[in-house]
Amino acid sequence: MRTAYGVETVRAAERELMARLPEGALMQRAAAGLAAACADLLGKVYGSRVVLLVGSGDNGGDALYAGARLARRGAGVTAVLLAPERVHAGGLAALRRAGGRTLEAGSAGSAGSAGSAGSAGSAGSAGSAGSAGSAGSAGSAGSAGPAGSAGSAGQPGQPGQPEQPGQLRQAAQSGQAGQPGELGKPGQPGQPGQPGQPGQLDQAGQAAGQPAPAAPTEASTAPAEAPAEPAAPAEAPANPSAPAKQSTPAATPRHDSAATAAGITPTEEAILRADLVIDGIVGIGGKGGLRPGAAELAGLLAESRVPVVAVDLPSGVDADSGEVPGVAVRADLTVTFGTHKPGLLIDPAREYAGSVRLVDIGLGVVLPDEPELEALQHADVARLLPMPGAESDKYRRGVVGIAAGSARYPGAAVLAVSGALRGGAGAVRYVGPAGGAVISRFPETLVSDQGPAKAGRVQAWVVGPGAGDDAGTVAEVLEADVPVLIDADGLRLAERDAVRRRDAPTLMTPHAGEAAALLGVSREEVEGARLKWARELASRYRATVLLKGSTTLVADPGGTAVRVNATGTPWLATAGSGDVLSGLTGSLLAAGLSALDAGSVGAYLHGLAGRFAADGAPAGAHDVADAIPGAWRDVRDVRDVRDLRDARGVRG
Ligand SMILES: NC(=O)C1=CN([C@@H]2O[C@H](COP(=O)(O)OP(=O)(O)OC[C@H]3O[C@@H](n4cnc5c(N)ncnc54)[C@H](O)[C@@H]3O)[C@@H](O)[C@H]2O)[C@@H](O)CC1
Ligand SMILES: Nc1ncnc2c1ncn2[C@@H]1O[C@H](COP(=O)(O)OP(=O)(O)O)[C@@H](O)[C@H]1O
Ligand SMILES: [K+]
Repeated sequence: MRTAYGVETVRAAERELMARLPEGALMQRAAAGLAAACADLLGKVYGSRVVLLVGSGDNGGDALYAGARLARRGAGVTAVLLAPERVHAGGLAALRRAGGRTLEAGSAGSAGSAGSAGSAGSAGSAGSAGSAGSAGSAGSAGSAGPAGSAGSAGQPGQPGQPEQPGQLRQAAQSGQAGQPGELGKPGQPGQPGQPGQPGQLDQAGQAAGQPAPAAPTEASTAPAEAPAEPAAPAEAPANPSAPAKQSTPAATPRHDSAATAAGITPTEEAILRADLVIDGIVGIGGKGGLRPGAAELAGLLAESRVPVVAVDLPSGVDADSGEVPGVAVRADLTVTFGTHKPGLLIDPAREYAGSVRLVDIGLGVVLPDEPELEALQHADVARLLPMPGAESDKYRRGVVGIAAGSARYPGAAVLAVSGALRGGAGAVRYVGPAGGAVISRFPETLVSDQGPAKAGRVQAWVVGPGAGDDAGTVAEVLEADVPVLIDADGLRLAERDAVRRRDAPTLMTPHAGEAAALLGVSREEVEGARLKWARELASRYRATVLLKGSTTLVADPGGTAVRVNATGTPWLATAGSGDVLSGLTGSLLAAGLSALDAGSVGAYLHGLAGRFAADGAPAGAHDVADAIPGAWRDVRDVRDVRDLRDARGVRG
């Protein structure tokens, strides 16, 4: 089981753990894991160019200590400080000791000033561009994209601001072309790490897109600082013509003249030339959307397409809910500490996180048993799958009733039955007007021409797919004293009080649009805050809710841990695939799983089946149903291996 804990829980656990450890130990563990992940991504640390975006909290501290480790291994590390006066002092000192440079990004509050993003230590003054030697061209400060975009927030219509996203990158490249000798690392001319060489970006991007490797062992065992390696000849000596107000003498970007000649600021140039950017702007301390200074850096990153590793969380996403309240950093890889945070597993934030790598900082021993969010994995699902035993017969395995379809939508009935036949129940009973279509496709179905109450005993009902306006059938099913799954039209037709007063479990399976209609909010609101609305719907209807979509969540009404499904694929966004899911999940209910387990196991198998069916090409809902047995076998294979290992006494 993969688990995620919210910010308050994480903070309490961290406090408890920190009290048992030497000061700073947790941050060193975090930084060691972060540096190791970055090194993996870079492939070759020595000679690489790394930029740290450093906010005012401990998230920035992690970035600085990790940067120090990378600098010791020979990377040229530049820290862009968003709030120099509040930067993590220990981290900054460590970076400087390791030979790292700093630039000031200007305070967040001064984002509107022309030079803030590229102030290069000149306190964000409008004159910074000029002070960096840009021939006094005020326009040049604004002509660089993100600096301009920061400026554009405060100074709309400022002349010289770029309209073309590619302009900034082009400018950096032209600067590079002008002074090729300066740009390559000493001793590494033409190294494929130079910006603008697609190979490098692709390579790093691919690495980030691969499944995250296991957490590095050094995450918990690394010494406070990595053993000093000979510091790289990170960058050329300070540019003598650079402004005196650099935060450190060594911090003077040696590309100033090239950069400013190209009309971009040192911060922009550093980012555009980086092999990797580490986002330490804000972590679990983030509140609301990114503030302007930070937002403009996020915009710059998006434009630069440089690989980004987020520290703990992509800055700007909500750790607890997965909401993205404004601009946020889009990362290729997120290195998170101690535990996943709910936002890393729920869209829209999940999409901003890229691959997620969990670094063990020893938090597990102090985290409570019950997480806020949990995701089943193969072994968990394998344990929950209903398997027939020697004494099983079709009735003992459970009979699922499908009350679905209409003259207008007979296909929904067929698809729901196709899912139900693959869900583990011993028999599928069908009631509704599409019996002919169902029986011709699935002759094993027990078709009844009576209503649900007279159709014969079932252990669970599915009601609603393609049901049209048949409110009577929905009401009849809700009277049954067995678990009921309500989907599609059934959700609209079900009386809320009739659902609330049921004693047997109820599982509702809306997509965002259906949930929005039930909640009286917009679809966008539901998609922007899935966790909140899934919980809210569960509470209002006193039912378990499976909210479908790019992230599928299953929430019980009691406020216990919500399940998030990790197997889905956008290929499932095809007409009728929800009908397959409801049949499959209803069958699991009939086989005896709780509503929470049936919903999360159903979503898991359905997602896996969707992947198998599509395999990179469009698939129809019936293909998804056909792929369900393959998904079962895939899940079971893991259990078979475990059983074998258990039988042999193999541990781990
Ligand atoms: N507490 C611990 O034991 C550990 C914490 N660690 C790191 O510490 C982080 C939390 O550190 P902090 O509590 O200092 O908080 P953060 O560093 O996440 O953020 C706090 C700072 O960000 C600013 N900020 C808040 N919202 C912002 C926004 N929307 N836009 C721009 N700036 C914003 C605040 O003014 C504050 O200065 C974790 O995410 C993790 O990276 C790790 O070092 C592991 C150990
Ligand atoms: N972008 C997406 N990524 C992953 N899964 C998706 C996405 N969009 C839809 N799905 C899944 O596809 C299925 C569609 O169900 P539903 O919306 O009820 O469609 P229908 O009513 O046509 O059957 C659900 O299981 C849902 O979770
Ligand atoms: K971050």
